[in-house]
Amino acid sequence: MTGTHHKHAHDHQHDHHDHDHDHHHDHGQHQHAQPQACCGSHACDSAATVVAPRKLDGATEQAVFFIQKMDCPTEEKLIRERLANMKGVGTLEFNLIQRELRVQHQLPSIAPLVATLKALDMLPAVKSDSLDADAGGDAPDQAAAYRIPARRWALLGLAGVAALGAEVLAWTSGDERSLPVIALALAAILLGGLGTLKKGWIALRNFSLNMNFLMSLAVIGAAVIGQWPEAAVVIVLFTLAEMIEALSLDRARNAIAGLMAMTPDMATVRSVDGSWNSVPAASVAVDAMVRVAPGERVPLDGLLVSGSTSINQAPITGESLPVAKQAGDPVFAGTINEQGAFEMRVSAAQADSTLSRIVRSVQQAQGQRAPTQRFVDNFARYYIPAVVVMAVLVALLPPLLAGAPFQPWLYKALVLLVIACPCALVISTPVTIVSGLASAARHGILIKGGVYLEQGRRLRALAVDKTGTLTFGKPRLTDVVSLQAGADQQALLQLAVSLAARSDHPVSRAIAVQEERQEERQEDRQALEVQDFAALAGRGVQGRIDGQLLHLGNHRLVHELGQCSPELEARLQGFEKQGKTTTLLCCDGRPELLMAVADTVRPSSRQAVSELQAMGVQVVMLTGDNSHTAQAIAGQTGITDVRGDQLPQDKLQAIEQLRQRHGERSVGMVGDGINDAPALARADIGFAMGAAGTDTALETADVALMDDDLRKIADFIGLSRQAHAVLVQNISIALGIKAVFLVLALLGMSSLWMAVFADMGASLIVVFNGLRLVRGLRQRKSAG
Ligand SMILES: Nc1ncnc2c1ncn2[C@@H]1O[C@H](COP(=O)(O)OP(=O)(O)OP(=O)(O)O)[C@@H](O)[C@H]1O
Ligand SMILES: [Cu+]
Repeated sequence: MTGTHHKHAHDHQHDHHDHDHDHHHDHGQHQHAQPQACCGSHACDSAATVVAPRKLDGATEQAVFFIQKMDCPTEEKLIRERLANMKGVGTLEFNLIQRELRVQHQLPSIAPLVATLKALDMLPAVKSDSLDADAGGDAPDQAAAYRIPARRWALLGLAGVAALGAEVLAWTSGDERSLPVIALALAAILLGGLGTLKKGWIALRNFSLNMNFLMSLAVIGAAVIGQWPEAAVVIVLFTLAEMIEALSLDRARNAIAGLMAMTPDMATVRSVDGSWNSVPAASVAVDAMVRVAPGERVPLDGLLVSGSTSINQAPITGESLPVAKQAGDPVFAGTINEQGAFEMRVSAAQADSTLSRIVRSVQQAQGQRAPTQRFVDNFARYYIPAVVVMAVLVALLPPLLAGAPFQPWLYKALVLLVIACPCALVISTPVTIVSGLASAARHGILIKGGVYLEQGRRLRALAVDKTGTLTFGKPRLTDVVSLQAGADQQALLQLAVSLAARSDHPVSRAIAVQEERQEERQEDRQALEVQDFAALAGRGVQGRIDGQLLHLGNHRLVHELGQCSPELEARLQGFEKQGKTTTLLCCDGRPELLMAVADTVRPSSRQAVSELQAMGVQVVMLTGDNSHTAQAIAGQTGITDVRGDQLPQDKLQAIEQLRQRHGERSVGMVGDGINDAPALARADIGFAMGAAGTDTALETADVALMDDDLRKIADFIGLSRQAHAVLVQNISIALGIKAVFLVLALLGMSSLWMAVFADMGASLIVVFNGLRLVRGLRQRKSAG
């Protein structure tokens, strides 16, 4: 079957049902059923290389450490090298920005892990240990732990003064090796650089070429050849650079933590005796009753029970337009209650609230390495040794082969060592990715990994389904027509309603619900008992009432039952051309009743489609609804590529076709519903909408939009493009500066401190460039 665009030919040849599909589930349960199996699809090519060394068979324990000193890839490398070789240690997950290390292991206790980390001078604090439920007590208050103690700043200040003094003294006296100069320089090195020297020594002992080692070598080398003031300035600048870098990483971390800071600490809870008490939100149990006053933030997720209000849900959806809430509506922790007071029933503990899950998800996402990060890490692996070898050659060859003077070339070699330091390069990528992820999360776009942030820009085609995505997904019954003369329309409608009431499909709901409202005929409106009920995927439902077999469904169903006719088709088309979905009730081998339901197109859909098209993304509508209706709705949204009558496997094929046409990694899909699940899984990026209310969407989609605004996909692609641009800029800046100084060094035109300065400058530039992404998205003015 190639013709996915199902055009209804009059020979009534529906080729779809040749396929043997066994959908026994009620097709109407609109669930997000994307397969969980992670590595089946595109999602995981990243994770495998990240984590690492070895997969352990059988059950593993998990320990999480907070390692205050681990804020640079250098430390990560050191730890990885040591732990990966330990027996019984499995995957290691590093999160530099949170300074967290997660270890899967099969050790009897975590003592050896702690000992190894301590030997590396890493001072681990145990955050959690699956072997010991009580562990975690010694984890420090993190905010405080990230802060750089004032003492360090003071020491660095003193070191700076001493270094400057040495420089000035050497300059004025013209003697770089006088005792006072050496004394001052030594003081500067000890005050400012002891940490670096210590780390360098540890690296040396572990045979790890890292930048602490390189810097230590450069400083010691400079001292050895008598360049004392220079050695002092270099180490002070380097330490300063590290501290500033740590500060800027804080900014990235705060972008995530800031998301969480929006939930109030206290909640007003009703106690057993009926009085209201203020208690810590973290201690409130599910099902507790909580009261929220006007102007307050909602403390927990829950269902509104009494009162009504309007709530600014921007913290979740990024959309600051107030949303009206009544009894039965969900409310979310962290959102702002603008008007009325209300009472709510708590539906999730604080740690499980939607906002908490968003934050957790962002934190997890940034722990996974994006493609660029992997490229950079690989690059760094070869870059450092290469430059070090070059430095050795530069130090040795000219003096040995050409009899050049020893000292200038040794000096050049030291400059090369400084240049070998890849920190700017390595740090720039995670900062950029985290900033992008955090910015997206703030605007109600939850990206499940740096991979997607990087790949969004490649999307060339976006498949969307109709119901609930382009439309509100709440169709209403508009027309009821008896097809046989003299039939009792009300009796037939009652049969239809009884069948429809058994299904969750939006079309069935429209038929069932509409009828409930006609209260004047309430007496005989009771739903009749249905036996042998079955849902027919992509078609409708069937069941027995009073022993009579009834079918309720679309044209395809009537057709397959062999009960269609040209006159009927003409009537159906009349409604379909208006964008209405037609449903027929068939009894005794005849269609008896025609019902048309109409759904409303979301106002934002049209703008979303045109924004996407302007970005060069082809928008394709894939719907299970019939082609005429699909065409009519597409017309209202500006979509030109429409495919109706799509069964699940047709949607899947359509995605495959698009991937063939546009290439790998180029096809996204938005959808919900079981009929979308296979296609969603096949798409390179699967989007879910309206994720705030549903658990599964949050978990299974690659990118979850917290509300129903399709324009967020255009925002996402825009952000991805921006992130890519920043990544490329950063890598170019970092490598460019290195290249320039490499040449300058060889020409003898760069001094040590210039090289360090350049390195520091490069780090700062790339970090701040990356942080720009925190403001990558602008707020939408209105839902449109
Ligand atoms: N339970 C049902 N009750 C009534 N009609 C149904 C039912 N299930 C399917 N149909 C009919 O089959 C058509 C296709 O259904 P399907 O669930 O595949 O697509 P959909 O979810 O309605 O559309 P979309 O793909 O745009 O989300 C519907 O438009 C409807 O006419
Ligand atoms: Cu037909």
